[in-house]
Amino acid sequence: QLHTYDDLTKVNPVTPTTVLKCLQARYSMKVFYTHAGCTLVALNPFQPIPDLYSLDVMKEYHLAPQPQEFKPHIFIVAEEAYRNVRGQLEPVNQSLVVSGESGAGKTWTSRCLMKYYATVAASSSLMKSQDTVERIERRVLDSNPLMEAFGNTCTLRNNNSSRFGKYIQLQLDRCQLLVGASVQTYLLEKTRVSCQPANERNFHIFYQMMKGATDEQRKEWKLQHDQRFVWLPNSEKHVEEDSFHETVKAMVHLGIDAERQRQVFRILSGILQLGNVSFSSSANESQSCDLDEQSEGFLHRAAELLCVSADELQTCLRVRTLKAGKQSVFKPCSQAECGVKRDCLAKVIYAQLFEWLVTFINNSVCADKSTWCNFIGVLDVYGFECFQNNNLEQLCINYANEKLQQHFVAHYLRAQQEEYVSEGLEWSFVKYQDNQSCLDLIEGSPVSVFSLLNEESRLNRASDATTLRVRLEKELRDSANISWDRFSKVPHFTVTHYAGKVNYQIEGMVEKNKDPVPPELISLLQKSDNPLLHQIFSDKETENPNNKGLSKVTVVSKFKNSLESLMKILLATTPHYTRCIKPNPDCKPLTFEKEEVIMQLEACGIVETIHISAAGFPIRCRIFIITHNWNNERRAIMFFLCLCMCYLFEVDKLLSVVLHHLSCEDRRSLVHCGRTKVFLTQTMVNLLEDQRKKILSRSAFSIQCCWLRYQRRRRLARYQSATLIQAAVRSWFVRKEVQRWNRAAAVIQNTWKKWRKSLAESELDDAKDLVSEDVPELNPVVRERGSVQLSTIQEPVTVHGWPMGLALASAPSITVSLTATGFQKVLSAMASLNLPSRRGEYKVETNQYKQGLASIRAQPRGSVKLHYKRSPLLYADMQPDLKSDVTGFNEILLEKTL
Ligand SMILES: Nc1ncnc2c1ncn2[C@@H]1O[C@H](COP(=O)(O)OP(=O)(O)OP(=O)(O)O)[C@@H](O)[C@H]1O
Repeated sequence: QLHTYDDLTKVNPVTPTTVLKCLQARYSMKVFYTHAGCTLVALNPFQPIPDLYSLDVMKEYHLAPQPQEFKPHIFIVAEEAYRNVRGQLEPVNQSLVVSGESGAGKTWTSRCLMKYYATVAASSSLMKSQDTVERIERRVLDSNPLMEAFGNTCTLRNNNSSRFGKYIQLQLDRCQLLVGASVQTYLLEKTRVSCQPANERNFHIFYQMMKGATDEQRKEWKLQHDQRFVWLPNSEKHVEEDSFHETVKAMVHLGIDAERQRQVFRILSGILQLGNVSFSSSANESQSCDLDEQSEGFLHRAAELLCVSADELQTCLRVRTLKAGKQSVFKPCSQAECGVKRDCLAKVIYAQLFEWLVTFINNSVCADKSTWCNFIGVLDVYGFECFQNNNLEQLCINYANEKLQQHFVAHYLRAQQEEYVSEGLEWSFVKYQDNQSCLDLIEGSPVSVFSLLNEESRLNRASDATTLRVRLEKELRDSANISWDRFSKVPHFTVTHYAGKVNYQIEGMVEKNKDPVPPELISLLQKSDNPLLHQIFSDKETENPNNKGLSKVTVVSKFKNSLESLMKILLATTPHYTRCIKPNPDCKPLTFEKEEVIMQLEACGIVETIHISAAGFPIRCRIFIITHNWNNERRAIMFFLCLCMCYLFEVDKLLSVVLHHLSCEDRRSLVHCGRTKVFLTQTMVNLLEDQRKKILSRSAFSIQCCWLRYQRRRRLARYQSATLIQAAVRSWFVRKEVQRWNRAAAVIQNTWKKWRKSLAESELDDAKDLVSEDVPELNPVVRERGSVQLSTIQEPVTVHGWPMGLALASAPSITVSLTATGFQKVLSAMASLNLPSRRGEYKVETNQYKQGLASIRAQPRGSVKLHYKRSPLLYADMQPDLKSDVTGFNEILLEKTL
């Protein structure tokens, strides 16, 4: 049965093994998504799954009154975020954090999310000109293939591996329609341009050009058919992403004109030619190295394509310019130095070209600030990395993951625990692995790995691995997160990350951190006649070689700064987490390798996440208060809870289960009463869920039974109890799918009919509006039409909120056009419930009707304020959010938070 658990918090006990088993069982049943408390786990099927992401499925999730009740899917996350924006709940802006190791499916997931919003948040053709609308959505989507062509590559782990991190903000206007986007990228792995790991490739774009260009283009870019390029290894390998046509199409859509494209491809071709330039060793140090025999042609072609002087290019690569006071001194480079300068030139050109491309995309898709008001951000970052050899890149990547993990834990726990405190719950705080000490080690002040690395980088001498290692050992010895293998000959340090230990080699780290670009290279590029090259280097400082050209800010400082801005954004948004898991290392379809998965589960701390989720209260029913003295009415509340449960799980037997729990001191911890909410622990929910399953088959539902028992216990007015039942229904409704409504409605009606007999005539009048008999008729209408015009519903149906709630809940979109009398009835029904003597004193002002927004104020001598302000789609939460501050009553409110 393990595969039926669509939330890992239901697995008992929660251990890596049980979680693994559950995921495996689901994977074998081709179920790829599973909730893990507040996180979604996505297993990569490594093969297209028909109809998993189709337009129909998107619509289904988008239109569902309760998408959470559907099978776990990435669209649930997408929809939840979207509804949060619609509901304008603070923080309104959303962030979808997608993480996982290379090949786990982050880019795929991000693409799915973007497609989802481009579909569901597309402006309707009626509202705006079709043309503009289509263009913006398409442009946003087209930014993907373009960025992937330049920033993705084929690695051993993934044929389409992103070598940069990105945060895409999808901008939504007042009506939650997609009007633009902006992209922020992080740490492109530019070393790949000049140095590709064994059996891996360069960035896709180079292969696309080689394979997809026309003869004419090849001629212009000086790419001969039979030409082999050193920087294009494994070009015989075919990958799906080698589609030049797609890239050019995306360029056109994004507004890169033919001339600009020409400039871009000439630059890229120039880089390739540069890669074939090599140097011979010089006879003595005072002489510069010569070009290898075959290199002349390549150098000339490179110069021609980059539109710089071939002589100057050669000099720049072979001679170093040093500044001695005001004088410039020229020093010949060694063979190795020449190679380093060539690589450096290629890297800086490519990195700047990528930056230009991102800026261009932003200019093309970013909406004017005045047109958008909220955003949904999609963060696709590199997952935790641990290779045989780990360098500065891995340190940065793992540091980013530490930051995200900290944010995840802090956000999730803080949000939960703060709520428990404010509700006055006795709550023993959940302990979690705090990775602050690791972050202090990496980025802390005054002394940390980064600070020492920066200090070393600023010294004007060649980097020395041993010196750095000694400094690290001496100055960071007190940190528990760093260690050294004293027997290792290679200078390194080991960091204990939350996801495991990683050895970082120190050799080359300082140099990578400096990332120096000799100023003469920048000057050369500034003189280029290629307008694009000239433009992207025109604002770079080079005048003073002591400025060190582009390298003033070290790599780690730059990365730390950009990460800090990202964290600020994340902190100011409502986050949603998706953990992508790669089920096998070879990207084989539908193959689940336990060892591979368990490592990832541990690395992303999923078991801990489940523990946190399970220890908290997954269900909080905010209930409305019906008495003046809430504290003394706890038992009433408890009973209300029982009623909720009855409705929730459709069986009266549950009532006794719940009561049993409540009466038993040691089990009381399963249900907690807060100030305004009732909290159920996961255990409680599981238990009820079990019970429900067990007795569902013989569910002789009998609300009367509850009613009678209740009457015996409490002598509350009947209509108050009826309200309780309604609230219970609402609560149930929050939890359960609309389809089951009919059944509950029927039960209520039967109950009502029976009660009616026993009610006095006057009471009947008062209570009549409380239970609508029209509901079953209404329901098919709602379901059939998909939306409902409230004004078309007969008055009694709109009375007192809950049938109206039904309509809203069932309808994916709705036009709220209540008549004043409709609200008058709502109000008077409420008044009749709680303040019978004041009935009729209420005046209703219906001053504002908009789609999804109605604000109605009732002011009986200034004492009542009733807001109905809720976007219908947010009604997924089933919150009619009827607030009242009626004198003498704390609050009348029904809300469900999951
Ligand atoms: N939901 C899915 N359905 C079908 N195939 C998928 C799915 N998710 C991922 N894949 C396949 O797995 C491959 C790797 O996914 P993706 O490129 O998204 O990984 P990634 O986590 O972004 O990796 P990297 O960090 O290297 O960029 C995709 O090219 C695709 O073929």
